[in-house]
Amino acid sequence: MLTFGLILASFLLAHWLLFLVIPALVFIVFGSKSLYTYCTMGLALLMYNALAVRFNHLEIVSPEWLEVLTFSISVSFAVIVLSVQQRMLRYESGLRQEWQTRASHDPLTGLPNRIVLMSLLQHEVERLHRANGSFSIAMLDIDHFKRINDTYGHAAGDAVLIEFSKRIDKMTRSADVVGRLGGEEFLLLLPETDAASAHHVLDNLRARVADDPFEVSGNQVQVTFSTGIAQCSRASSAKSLLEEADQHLYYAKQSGRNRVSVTSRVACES
Ligand SMILES: Nc1nc2c(ncn2[C@@H]2O[C@H](COP(=O)(O)OP(=O)(O)OP(=O)(O)O)[C@@H](O)[C@H]2O)c(=O)[nH]1
Repeated sequence: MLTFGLILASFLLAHWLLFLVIPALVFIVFGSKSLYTYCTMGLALLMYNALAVRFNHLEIVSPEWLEVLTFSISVSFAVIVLSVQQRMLRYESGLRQEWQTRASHDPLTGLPNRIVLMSLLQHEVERLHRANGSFSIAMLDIDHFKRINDTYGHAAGDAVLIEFSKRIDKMTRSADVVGRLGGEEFLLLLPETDAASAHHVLDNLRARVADDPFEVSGNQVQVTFSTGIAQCSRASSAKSLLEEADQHLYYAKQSGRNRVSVTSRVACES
């Protein structure tokens, strides 16, 4: 009996180490994320003790197997609970990520939405105020988009918006950010780019989009867009920059569409 008591005591000591000291270390290293692990291992230890006493009392297994049985049951319990918790954590983080993406991206095109664009724009304007450099924005608007909707239907219009977004995103540099402001209007942020370079980039995009017809409901349709460009200066704010780009977009539309209008008030003919 004394030998059994000593064996049990040494096992308990070993298990205390296993169930409490190791999780405690994990808890200290990883902080509150491991609290659940710590509690689970503590519960497993309680379970282990309860089972050991119960099985010993019932004498359904020999003392040699008592340890193995109680230890296996307790560890299995801990493993199951911890793996369920891991699954729940993964599910929760997946959900959180999905909601973050939904809140920051346009559901139709998958591009950054207005909220993200405004925040990035503000950030770039502040950066330019602190340091030298150049930064331009371009406001893009698909020409006569209503006609596409009216002729081919709203779903075809959606498909054009998606295809248009993909093309612009693919044709721009990785440092540039393209997002959807709403409807058929998009905003392109061009860091380290002055108005002349932005003009060149946008005119190139304009030509490539116009020269490669879109497939709309089995028809080849020419899609064009107009652009207003504004270059950020030390006097600019995000609001004034947007207003200026919008003004130039208006000029581009007024002067015939499928054009780029820049800060210098020069409209580029197609
Ligand atoms: N399919 C589709 N249509 C949209 C969406 N958002 C806005 N629209 C439509 O886009 C059209 C925009 O029309 P307008 O503002 O007159 O502009 P436009 O026809 O492109 O004319 P201009 O900009 O002057 O060249 C409207 O008919 C809107 O209903 C969308 O998410 N999907």
